Amino acid sequence: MTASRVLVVNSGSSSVKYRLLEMTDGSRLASGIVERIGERQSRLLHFPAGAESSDPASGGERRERVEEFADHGAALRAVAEELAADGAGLDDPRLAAIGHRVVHGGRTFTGPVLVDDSVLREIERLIPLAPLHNPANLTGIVTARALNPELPQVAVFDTTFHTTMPEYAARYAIDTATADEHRVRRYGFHGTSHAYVSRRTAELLGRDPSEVNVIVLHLGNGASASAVRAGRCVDTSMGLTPLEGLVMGTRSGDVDPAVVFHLVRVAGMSPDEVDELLNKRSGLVGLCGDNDMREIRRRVDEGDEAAALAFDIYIHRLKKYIGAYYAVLGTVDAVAFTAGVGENSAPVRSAALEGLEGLGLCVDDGRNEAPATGPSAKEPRIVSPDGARVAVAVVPTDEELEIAQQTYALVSETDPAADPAAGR
Ligand SMILES: Nc1ncnc2c1ncn2[C@@H]1O[C@H](COP(=O)(O)OP(=O)(O)O)[C@@H](O)[C@H]1O
Ligand SMILES: CC(=O)OP(=O)(O)O
Ligand SMILES: [Mg+2]
Repeated sequence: MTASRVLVVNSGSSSVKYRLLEMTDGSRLASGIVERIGERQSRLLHFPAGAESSDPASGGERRERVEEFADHGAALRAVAEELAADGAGLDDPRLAAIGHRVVHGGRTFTGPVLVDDSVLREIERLIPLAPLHNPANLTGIVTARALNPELPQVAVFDTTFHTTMPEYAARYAIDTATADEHRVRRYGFHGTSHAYVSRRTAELLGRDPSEVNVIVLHLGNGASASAVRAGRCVDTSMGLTPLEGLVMGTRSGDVDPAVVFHLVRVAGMSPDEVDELLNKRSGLVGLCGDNDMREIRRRVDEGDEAAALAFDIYIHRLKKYIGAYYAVLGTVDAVAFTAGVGENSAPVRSAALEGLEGLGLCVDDGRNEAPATGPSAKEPRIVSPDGARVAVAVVPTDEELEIAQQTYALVSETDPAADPAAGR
């Protein structure tokens, strides 16, 4: 039997998202999420084939478990049990591999890799650069390996797509010896999303990725922008860690680094407290108490001043990055909005491009505001007017599909039993 299925595991700091895919047609066989890992009441939500994971109302067949999952290992073992209950456990011969999202791959990993002991050691060595993410990613891989030692495990890194950045974009202007000794440079994240969305945008324009320049705006809870020239990343807004750049749900994005010294020296905060402030109590939530863009827009519409200022700061930062990457690229074929906010918030898209007509950038209000519902909501679409100099696009991201495709391509190369044509 040909093994043509891939399980994708995306371990976040306190959650695990997963999806089982059939690579011959890219279909979803199961998916789910384990949330609040490490808390008393963790929750596992499992959606077998047919139950639509993105729509809670259609959860007829979904299964829920509320119990304590002490760590990512316990969570993944519970996921394996749910999959086994569907007749598709980790020992299923139809399973070709597990693809794991790993947030930080440093400069070591310029593509997906088959996990062995040396890969695990390297992911561990990179923990100081991604203390919230890499430990969870590592536990996920180690647990999956223990559950089925024969099954290939593939690591797909958030940083890979950005390894093509030129040195002048990747380096900070600080003492070279210090930077080199401590690996201080800009790595960039959300790479699988930027890769997927820039490619899909080229397809939407009916052109080859090598022919187009795209600014990708990944606006989820974490948010980042990237400048993609001819299919290769030339700049991105996240840096050493996922803190730099845009205003995010709970992260500040760019601040003067002296803010940190000030808070340590004058406010008496410890480095860990400042870290927590900038990563978890800043961004939209720090400015107005909410990090969900739907709630913020509702408050803006009711005349709430704190929400209006938070929205304006978010948009101002976004606009600055659009301008910067326009200048970096010189010629721009498309601006692509993606992730939770980018795909769903028409006010964010129109405000971010307001006043940029001189750069050939604007939205068509009717197209921008047309609600995307049903299966077509996941289809990329153009929201700029016909004949616009730069296309503005809404391109739903699919990090899980991208990870699955990279995983399957890699194991197909190494395992002649798998069909290399499938899933592409
Ligand atoms: N209909 C919507 N309108 C505006 N914003 C939305 C909508 N749906 C989701 N969002 C925003 O998307 C965010 C989540 O984005 P997502 O890409 O799923 O984030 P992540 O993967 O980083 O958790 C929410 O916090 C919310 O701000
Ligand atoms: C790297 C990163 O910021 O990821 P997320 O948006 O999933 O938090
Ligand atoms: Mg995300």
